[in-house]
Amino acid sequence: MTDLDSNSIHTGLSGRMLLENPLLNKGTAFTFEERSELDLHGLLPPRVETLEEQCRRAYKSFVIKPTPILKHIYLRSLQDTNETLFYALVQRHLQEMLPIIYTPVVGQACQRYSDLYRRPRGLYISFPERDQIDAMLANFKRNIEVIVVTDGERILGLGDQGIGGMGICIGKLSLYSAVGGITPNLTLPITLDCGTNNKKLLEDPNYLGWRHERIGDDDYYEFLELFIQALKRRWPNALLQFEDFAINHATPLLEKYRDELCTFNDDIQGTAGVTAATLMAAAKAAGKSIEDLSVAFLGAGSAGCGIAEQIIRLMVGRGLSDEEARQRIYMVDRDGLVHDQMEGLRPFQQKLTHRFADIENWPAEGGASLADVIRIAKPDAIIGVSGQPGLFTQEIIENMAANHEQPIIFPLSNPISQVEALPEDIIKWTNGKALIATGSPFEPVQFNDRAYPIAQCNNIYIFPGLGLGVLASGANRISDKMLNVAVETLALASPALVNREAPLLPLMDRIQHVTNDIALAVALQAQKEGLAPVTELTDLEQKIRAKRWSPEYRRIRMSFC
Ligand SMILES: NC(=O)C1=CN([C@@H]2O[C@H](COP(=O)(O)OP(=O)(O)OC[C@H]3O[C@@H](n4cnc5c(N)ncnc54)[C@H](OP(=O)(O)O)[C@@H]3O)[C@@H](O)[C@H]2O)C=CC1
Ligand SMILES: CC(=O)C(=O)O
Ligand SMILES: [Mg+2]
Repeated sequence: MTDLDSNSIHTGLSGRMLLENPLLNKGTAFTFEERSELDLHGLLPPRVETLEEQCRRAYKSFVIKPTPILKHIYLRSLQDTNETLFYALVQRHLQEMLPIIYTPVVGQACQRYSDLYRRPRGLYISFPERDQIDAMLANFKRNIEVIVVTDGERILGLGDQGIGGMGICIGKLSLYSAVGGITPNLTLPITLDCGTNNKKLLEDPNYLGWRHERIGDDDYYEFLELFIQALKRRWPNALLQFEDFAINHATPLLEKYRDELCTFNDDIQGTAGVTAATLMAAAKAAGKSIEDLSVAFLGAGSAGCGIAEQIIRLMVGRGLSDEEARQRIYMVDRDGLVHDQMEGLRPFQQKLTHRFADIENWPAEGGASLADVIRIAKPDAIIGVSGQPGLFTQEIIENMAANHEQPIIFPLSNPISQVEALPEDIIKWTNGKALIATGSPFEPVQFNDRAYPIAQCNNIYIFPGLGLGVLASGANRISDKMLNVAVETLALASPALVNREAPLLPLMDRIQHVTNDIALAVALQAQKEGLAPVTELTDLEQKIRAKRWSPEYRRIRMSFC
C-alpha cells in the first residue's frame, strides 16, 4: 500500500483480502471496473452504491440499535470493516454519534472491552514482552504520525480498566480523523499492558490482558523508557498523546518526555486548554475578565492542577503577579483544601497550596471542605474534576447562586455516571442563573419556558486542532505557548460572546472550523518559537488544508510491483 491522500490508490491486495482491509475496503461502492481489476466479482452484491447511499443504509442500521452500547458496537464494527464509510457517516451525524464513539458510551466499551473484543486494532505491548518492542512496532508496516497511548490505569472517571483502556485510545483517534482530518492510516492506538489492580478484571475468565497486578514503579518507568526509545527509533517525528494515566504517573511522564519528543498529556494540557477557554467565555458572559475570577476546584489531580496552572498563566499574562494569581485558586482534594502544611502532597500539588497560616482561622471544622471554601472565599467558579458523582450538592450550588449573580459551575468528570452534578439540577437550584459546562454531552435543559444549552467542555475542542497544527507545520515539540494560543483561539470562538443565551463553546457543527483556526494558531506559534520550519502564512494555510483528509472514495488500482 498506498497513499490514501492521493486520488487513486495502488495496492497488491485483491479479492477477499482487499475486502478485509478497512482502510481500502469500499464494500458495495467498488465500481465494475474495480471489481474486474481487483478480482471482486461475485464477492459483493451486484448493485454499485455511492458513498451517500451507503451512509443512508448504515444510518438506518445505526438508529434501530436499541441501546447506546449496541450502537457503539455497530459503529466500531463499521470502522473495522470500512473506515471511509465510518468517517463519512460520523461526520454527517457528529452531534448524535460523538457520545457513542466517545464519552459517555466509550466508558462502557472500556469496561466491557474483553467481552466485546472482535477484531485487532492498534498495538498491545505487555510488560512480559518488553524485549520485543522494536519488533512489535515493526509489525506496523506503514508510517505513523499520531499515537494515543494509555496504560489503562485511570480511564475517564472509571478507574483501572487494564487493557480495556484501548477503547479510549481508539475513540480519541477517531476524533483526530473525524474532527481534525488526520488520515486514519497515519494513526495508531497503543496500550501498554502493565497489569491491572482491578480485581474484577483479574478474576474475569474473559479478560484478555496480562493477568497480573500492576508492576511497581522501578519496572514501570523502565518499561516506559523502553517504549519511548523504541518509538523514537521507529517513528521519530510522531506526535505522542498520553491518555488517562493515573495521577502518580501522568505528570512525571510528561515532565520527563516533553522535551525529548513531540508529546503532550491530553488530561493535563488538553483539558487545561479547553477549560481555560470556556472559563474566559464564562467570565465575559458574567461581565468579568478571567483575571477577576477566583476559582475553586474539586479534585487536585492531573486535570485539576493542569487547568489551575493554565488559568494562572492566563492571569499572569493579563497583569497579575504569580502570587496574586495563585491566591485566586483553591484546590480541594479528598482531604479538603490543599495547604502548605498538608502531608503527602505531590510536587505539582505543592505549587497550588494556600498558606496554612492564612486559613487556620477559617470557621471550618477539620480540613476546609468545598462547602467551606464557597462559604468563606466565595469563588466565582467551581470546577469538578474529582471523578466522583454527586459532590456538587444542592447546598453547594445554592450557595454559589447566593454569592454571585451568574455563578460559573463546571462539573467536568466523565463519563456521565461520574459527573459532580447534573445540569438540570444546577439550572433548577440556581433558578437558571448558572453558567454551566460539562465534560460529557448533555441535551439543553428546559426551565421556565427557556432552553439552556450546555457546553461540552471536553479536550475534544483542543487535541484535534493541536495535532493538525503540529503535523501540518512539522513542529517537533509542544510548548506551553502553543497551548496558550489554542486557548485564546477557542475562547474567541465562543458563541456566548455575542449571544447571552448561546452555549459557552461552539456547537459541534462548528468544531471543524474552530479546529482549523486552532491548528493555524498553533502552527504559527511553533514557527515563532523555532519549533517548526518557518514558512509564509499562505503556505502554512495551504499545508493545513492539504493535511486534512476527507472520507471520500479514491479509485483503487492493482499494483503490479
Ligand atoms: N472534561 C474533560 O475534558 C476531562 C475530564 N476529566 C475527568 O476528570 C476526572 C479526574 O481526572 P484526573 O484529574 O485525570 O484524575 P486524577 O486521578 O489525577 O485526579 C482526581 C483527583 O480527585 C481527587 N478526589 C477523589 N475523590 C475526591 C473527593 N471525594 N473529593 C475531592 N477530591 C477527590 C483524587 O484524590 P485521590 O488521588 O486521593 O483519589 C485526585 O486527586 C475524571 O472523571 C476525568 O474523566 C479528565 C480529563 C479531561
Ligand atoms: C475527556 C478525557 O480525556 C477524560 O475524561 O479523561
Ligand atoms: Mg482522558
